[in-house]
Parts: sequence; C-alpha cells; structure tokens
Amino acid sequence: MDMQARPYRSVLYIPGSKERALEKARTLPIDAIIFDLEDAVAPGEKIAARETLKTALTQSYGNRTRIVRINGLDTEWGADDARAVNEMECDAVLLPKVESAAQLDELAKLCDKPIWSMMETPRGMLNAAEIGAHPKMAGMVMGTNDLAKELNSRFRPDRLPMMPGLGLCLLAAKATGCIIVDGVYNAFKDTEGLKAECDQGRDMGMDGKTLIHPAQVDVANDAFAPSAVEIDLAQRQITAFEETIAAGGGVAVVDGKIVENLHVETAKKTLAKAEAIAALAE
Ligand SMILES: CC(C)(COP(=O)(O)OP(=O)(O)OC[C@H]1O[C@@H](n2cnc3c(N)ncnc32)[C@H](O)[C@@H]1OP(=O)(O)O)[C@@H](O)C(=O)NCCC(=O)NCCSC(=O)C[C@H](O)C(=O)O
Ligand SMILES: [Mg+2]
Repeated sequence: MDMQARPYRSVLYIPGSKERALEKARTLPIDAIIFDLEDAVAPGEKIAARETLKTALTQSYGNRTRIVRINGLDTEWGADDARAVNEMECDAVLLPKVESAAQLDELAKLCDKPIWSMMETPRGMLNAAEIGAHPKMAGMVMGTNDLAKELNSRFRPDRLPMMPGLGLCLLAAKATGCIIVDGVYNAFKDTEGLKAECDQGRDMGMDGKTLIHPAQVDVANDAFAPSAVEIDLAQRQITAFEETIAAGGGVAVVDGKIVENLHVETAKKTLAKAEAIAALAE
C-alpha cells in the first residue's frame, strides 16, 4: 500500500532498548510504530539500543509502518543513528525537534529513507510550511510534551495553549500533502481522557494519534476510523448525488442537508479510508 494512502490511526512509540516491547508490538493492532532511539532511551543505552533495534527489524512487523526516531543531529549519536537507519529494514526516519528545511537536507545526506519530522518547538511551528514542503518529507508528528515545555504552558483538557501550534502544523501538512499525527496522551491509564483528546484531534483533521502504551491502541483505532454511521451516510450521499446529476440537478439533499460535489469528494475519502483499514486486517 502507498505510504501516504495507508491509515495512521494508532502510532505506537516503542523504546528501541526494550526487547520485550519490541516483540510485543508484532502482535498489537497498530497502524504504525515509532521505534525510539531518542527520549525513551537513556544515554548509556543509546548505542546498544541501535543494535537491538537493527536486529528486531530483521523480523517482520507485518503491514505496520516502521518509523525510526533518531537522536538530533546536534547530539553525539544523531549522525551515526541516521547512517544506521539507512541500513535498517524500516520505512522512514523521524528527526526530533525539526526547525528548518536545512536540517532535513543535512539528514537526507546521511539517510535515504523518507523523512518524518517531530514538530515540537516554537520555531518549528513557525517554519512548518517550509518543513512540510521538503521533497523527502512524508509525515509530521506533533511533540506536545516538548512544545508545552518550550511554551511554558499548562496541560489543559481543552489543549487551548497548543492550538496555535497544532493549527500551524495542520495547515502546513494539508497544504503539502504530508501525513500528520497528534501528540501523546501521557496519562496512559486514563481511557476517557485519551478518547476526548483523540476525538478533538480527529475533528481538527489529524490522521491519527501517537501512543505510549498498548492500552491506548483500541481507543485511537476507534476514534480515527470512519464509524458505521459515517460510512452509511457517505454511501447515501454518493447515491443521492449520482441520482440528482442523472436527473439534471446539481445539489442533492440527504438527511435535510445539501450534498454538492465537494461533499461527495469527502464521502469518497471516507469510504476509501474504511477500505484501507479493512485491507490492513486481511
Ligand atoms: C509507560 C511505560 C514505561 C510503562 O511500561 P510498563 O510498566 O512495562 O507497562 P506495563 O507493565 O503496563 O506493560 C504491559 C505490557 O505491554 C508492554 N508494553 C508497554 N509499553 C509498550 C510499548 N510502548 N510498546 C509495546 N509494548 C509495550 C510491556 O512490555 C508489557 O508486555 P508483556 O510483558 O507482554 O505483558 C511504557 O509503556 C513505555 O516505555 N512507553 C513508551 C514511552 C516512550 O516511548 N516515550 C517516548 C515517546 S513520548 C515523546 O517523546 C513524545 C514527544 O517527543 C513529545 O515531546 O511529546
Ligand atoms: Mg519530544
């Protein structure tokens, strides 16, 4: 499946140093995995984690997208991580704290994989358009923990302090055709809070949610998949619009609401997403 067309409802971080978690991920119903060499790995374990991960990736992760998060290129590990990822059996490399397209040029010289960018600093948000437009860019990952730290903002259920940053990155991702996945929900045992944050991100246009624990997977998969009601509505909108066109009209009405060509495009995307999710399960 084309990397841009596939679902990214659930994107689970796994510390590259944790063999048990690396193994468990092969059994989880996740759309993508971020194999982490950055924040989830202690400095003393960084080099060993690179090797552990390389070995783990020689075994199949099925149709889950495999993304490796390296350390920043301004750290002692970053350049070696990037070269190592080039040799790993994975789909993409993820660079933390991206603030400019020039940083992606630097990464592209070391690693030929498609690039995903962590969007997690104020400067990164302000340069989101040039980052998204980089020719190697495939996806953005919101780093809302680092962003909150940089902004000195508080965590609130409505995420009001995050909105300018989330909005800038969403606009950039949609304008440039990148995938964009939302930040993590730290309280991994709080299913209700996670659901509310997933629903908010989905309503804003996020493609999915980054996760830190297997207990979060089902909530994200449900929130970011078209519901049965949405699929039924999309089918009825398409049928009604085709009948209207055949009768010489231009605007159909379904459930008391107008349906024009643009709504049909959205309806077709909904059905395509549902089909892509079903195909993952095959
Ligand atoms: C949060 C954790 C440290 C909790 O770990 P643990 O105490 O081991 O949890 P459990 O005992 O409940 O685990 C049950 C089983 O699930 C497996 N497990 C746990 N976490 C994962 C995982 N992430 N992926 C795969 N499997 C996982 C355990 O191995 C147990 O398996 P079994 O033995 O078969 O029962 C831990 O969940 C964890 O380390 N999570 C990831 C943390 C992480 O990656 N953090 C960095 C990313 S967040 C970030 O940096 C975002 C961004 O940059 C920003 O700025 O916002
Ligand atoms: Mg971060």
